[in-house]
Amino acid sequence: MRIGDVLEELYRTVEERKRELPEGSYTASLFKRGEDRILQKVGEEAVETILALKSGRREDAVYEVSDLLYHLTVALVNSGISLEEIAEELNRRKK
Ligand SMILES: N=c1c2ncn([C@@H]3O[C@H](COP(=O)(O)OP(=O)(O)OP(=O)(O)O)[C@@H](O)[C@H]3O)c2ncn1[C@@H]1O[C@H](COP(=O)(O)O)[C@@H](O)[C@H]1O
Repeated sequence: MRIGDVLEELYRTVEERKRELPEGSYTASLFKRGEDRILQKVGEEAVETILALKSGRREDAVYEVSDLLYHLTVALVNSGISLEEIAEELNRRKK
């Protein structure tokens, strides 16, 4: 499974949750709480990722990086920034 495909599917699911705000959806609950909460979660997950990477525990690091990528995806959808824009910026930096 390619990471690009996984992130694209996740992005689409998050967009759908934002549109439909279904009951029982964690993603919908983040959109209901608003931008400050979403960005707070990105910060918390970034710190947890750093600690997990420093711990040397590979499984913990993979878990926390996944949490961070998920919350970053929610933040991108919230700001209306597409994955294509990120891909273009990264491509521009190629040397
Ligand atoms: N990838 C994820 C994902 N990663 C992490 N999380 C949630 O992120 C939360 C982070 O948890 P924390 O440990 O920080 O603490 P918490 O107390 O549970 O959460 P907070 O109250 O602090 O916000 C957990 O509830 C996880 O379930 C995710 N929730 C959803 N997804 C994806 O989003 C899709 C839609 O999910 P729902 O919105 O729940 O339908 C799912 O199919 C998944 O693909």
